[in-house]
Amino acid sequence: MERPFLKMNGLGNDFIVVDARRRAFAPDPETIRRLASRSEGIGCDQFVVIGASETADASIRFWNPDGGEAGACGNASRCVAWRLMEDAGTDEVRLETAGGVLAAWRQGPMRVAVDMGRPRLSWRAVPLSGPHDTLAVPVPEAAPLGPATCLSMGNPHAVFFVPSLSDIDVAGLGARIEASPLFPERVNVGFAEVRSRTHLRLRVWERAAGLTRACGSGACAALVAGVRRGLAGPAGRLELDGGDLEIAWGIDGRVLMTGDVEIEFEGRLP
Ligand SMILES: N[C@@H](CCC[C@H](N)C(=O)O)C(=O)O
Repeated sequence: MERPFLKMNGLGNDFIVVDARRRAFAPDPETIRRLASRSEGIGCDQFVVIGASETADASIRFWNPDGGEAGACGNASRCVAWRLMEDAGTDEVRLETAGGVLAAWRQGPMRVAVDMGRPRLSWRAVPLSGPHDTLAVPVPEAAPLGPATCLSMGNPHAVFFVPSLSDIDVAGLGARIEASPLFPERVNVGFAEVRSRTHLRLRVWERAAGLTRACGSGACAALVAGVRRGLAGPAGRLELDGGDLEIAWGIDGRVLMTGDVEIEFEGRLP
């Protein structure tokens, strides 16, 4: 039986979304690689499956285009939340993810906020290959950039603060840093230019997906890193290639992300 899917994106970070709440679907890595391929398949940054949940309104799982599973995906969480709220006619929804249950709510007709939970700041949580103060981690593959601030948003991030993004070879450096032995599970790499304490310009090389137009968990990681480094206030605008996300790191330690979502088209998996 053919499987319907929805193609969605958050600021151009795009997803194939399959609703498997009523009919289970466990795609194998080869199927994901084929469908996610932009030359041979439908093409996407992440493949997303919505499932039934006993603890929340639905569960979600995310896979990268190489077929590997990711623990978090901020933009896909917002897209799925929008779809579920439309279906149920509600303004809020709870999503079970590998990292815990996330609440999401409507902020406009095509605008959704999600509570991404608390960042984890220990070197074991990122994870790094050995003990480091995650505030300033020397990364041999990027020595001229100075140390990275590393953290987990349910997935691993390394954030570099740079004077000017136009001087940065995001793809070249990103690919080398992603593969550094310092990161045993590889890493998502953010390059952030501080425009003001409430405005960061950010480009992200995503683990197993490459350069994307936006990365929601990367935007959360960049704001958290900026606050920890004394470069940013606790709330701000993260300007990505595909548009803006509003990120706030609350006094309860939780990170909220707000931004637009878009539907591209519907189809059936080949
Ligand atoms: N697009 C994402 C992050 C997707 C997962 C990432 N590539 C990883 O492997 O951790 C987002 O919006 O957060």
